[in-house]
Amino acid sequence: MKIADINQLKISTLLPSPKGVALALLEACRQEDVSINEIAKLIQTDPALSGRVIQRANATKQTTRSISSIAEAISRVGLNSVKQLAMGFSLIDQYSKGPNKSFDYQEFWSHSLLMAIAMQELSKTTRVSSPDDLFSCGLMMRIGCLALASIYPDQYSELIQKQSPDIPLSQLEQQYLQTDHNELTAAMLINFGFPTIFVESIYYHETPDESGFFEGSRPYQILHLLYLAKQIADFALTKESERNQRIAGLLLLGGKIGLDTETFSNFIDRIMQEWHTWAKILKITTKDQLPSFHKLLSPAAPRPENATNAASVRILLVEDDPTNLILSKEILTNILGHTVFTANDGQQALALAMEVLPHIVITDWMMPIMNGLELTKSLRATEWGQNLYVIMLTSVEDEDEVIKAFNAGVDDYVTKPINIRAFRARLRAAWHYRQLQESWEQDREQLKRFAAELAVTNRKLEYFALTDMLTELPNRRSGMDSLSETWSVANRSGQLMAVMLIDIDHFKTINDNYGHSIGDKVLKEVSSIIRKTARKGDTFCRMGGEEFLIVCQLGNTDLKSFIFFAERLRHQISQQQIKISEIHVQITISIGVALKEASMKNEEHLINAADKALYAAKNAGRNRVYLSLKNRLIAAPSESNSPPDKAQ
Ligand SMILES: Nc1nc2c(ncn2[C@@H]2O[C@H](COP(=O)(O)OP(=O)(O)OP(=O)(O)O)[C@@H](O)[C@H]2O)c(=O)[nH]1
Repeated sequence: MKIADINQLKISTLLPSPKGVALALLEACRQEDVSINEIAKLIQTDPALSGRVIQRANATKQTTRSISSIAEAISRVGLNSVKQLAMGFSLIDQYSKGPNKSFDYQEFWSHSLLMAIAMQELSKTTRVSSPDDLFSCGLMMRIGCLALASIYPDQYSELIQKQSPDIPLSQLEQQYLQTDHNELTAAMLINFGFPTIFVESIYYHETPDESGFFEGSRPYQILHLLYLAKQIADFALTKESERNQRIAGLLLLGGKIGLDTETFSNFIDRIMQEWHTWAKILKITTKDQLPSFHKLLSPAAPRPENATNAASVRILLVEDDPTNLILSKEILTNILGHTVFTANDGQQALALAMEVLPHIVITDWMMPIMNGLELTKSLRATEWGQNLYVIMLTSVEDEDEVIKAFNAGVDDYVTKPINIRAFRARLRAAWHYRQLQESWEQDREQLKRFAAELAVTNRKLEYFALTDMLTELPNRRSGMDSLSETWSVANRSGQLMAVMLIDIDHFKTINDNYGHSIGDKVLKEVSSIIRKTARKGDTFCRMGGEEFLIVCQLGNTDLKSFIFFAERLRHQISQQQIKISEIHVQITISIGVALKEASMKNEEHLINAADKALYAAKNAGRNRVYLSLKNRLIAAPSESNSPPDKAQ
């Protein structure tokens, strides 16, 4: 991560920096012994800022009682979050307008606010950090752009115009300004006291693949949420004509975090609603309400290039008067170029219609045997007749009669004698209706195919999102989900649960001695042993590196057998030679076991206890099992006396 030299830039005094209360706040928070009351007092001196912070604190907490004071907001949301929020809101106030005439300050904040709200909503689905912290990250993640617009008013607008999908803004900034908005954002956020984990993730939000963050790690997760939040904000603010092209990409990103199409659509609609609410509070302009995401997924408008040619339009002409029949047929075939079938009465027409399946039926009203109205009703009674376009030929333009015709299912009427211009116009409408129908049917087919493909992709993505690619074991995220589930079940049922953390001893030595690819194969082998040895009902995962977790819901008397299981696993691995080509590698593992205890508030405490036990096993010489029980660390009884530290 490359951070801009903020001290040098400060000389220009043009860098956006909090003024007034927010500046005092920033300085107060830098003192180690600052009290909540002092911070509260500072914020209270600015009533508008106080109002927003309180509103914000009330927005994300599910509580029946509203917060009404800053002190309460701080104790509920946390000092850090309140400080970050106050900073963000105060910057919006100060920089809703600025010196750069061609920089759209309102659009900048509108986009930032969208990212903030997207992050807040994402925090609810992923729980990677608190909604307030992620809200602030979203709000401030492009503050470097605002800085560059303030420092270089003329040049920066040109760069914004010049950017394209092939030449990103940051590349132009580096080329012409020798820094870029990500470097500046990072520098400013560090100066504002943002935690490093957020700053690092924000720095790579446009190029997540360059971060090198370990898959599944917290910075990795935050970074991918930031990336998605930006895509959502770009989508909402992009031109309407370009919006459809972004939908598939967004759905795939949603799939990556486990949101199916329906959930994701609701999620986007919620963000848009919140965006409008918050924009009003902060006096930021937004675009008109976006159509709901569900609506955007529905069939697209028909495409003119799908137009059917005139000859392919099959018309059934029904007329009992031979002169009129010849005349109308002449107009339809020779002048308008359609393919025409004729019948002399309704009954004949019905039989012919079933045979030729016309697109349009033009029928006289008064006819012997079956009149035009009866024919229309009969056609509408069939499934294929629903989509027909029916034009009634009538000699009188009586309003009651016309209504009767429409009630029978007629789409339009033409009065006799036929006026060619009017007839042509009516047929054009009928033809257009036909085209609409065709493209709608095509779009529906396409959409069905797309939905099927998406379902497969989502399933694949879900697999990738929850699986460790090297060992094909469930990954940390999946393991943490299983752990939470088992924890909740244990809470409800009162049953015992336990976990074991398994760590390969001196794994670094294996990499150093045999190379990384042999190290990888050892990890795969150990994973396969864990998979085979795990008992029915146990869940397991690779936590990362050379560490694995097994979670177990115990019966009431089962702790002993869980410890024996750990001991058996340790013993088995220590006895087994792992053969990779010509190389024989012998390894040992250390295991920390912990039992869920009444004093533990959540699953994190359980993992911490297992971690302490694992640490004790390592300290005691490795290749052994330790148990954490009521804050004591106890060596588990060993079935073998194999010497420690085999891999050394
Ligand atoms: N081959 C390979 N190595 C990995 C992978 N992930 C982490 N490592 C390596 O695992 C090693 C872990 O080393 P340490 O944390 O020092 O632990 P250790 O050598 O096992 O020593 P103790 O745990 O104290 O017994 C590091 O060298 C990492 O580079 C991986 O996916 N493949």
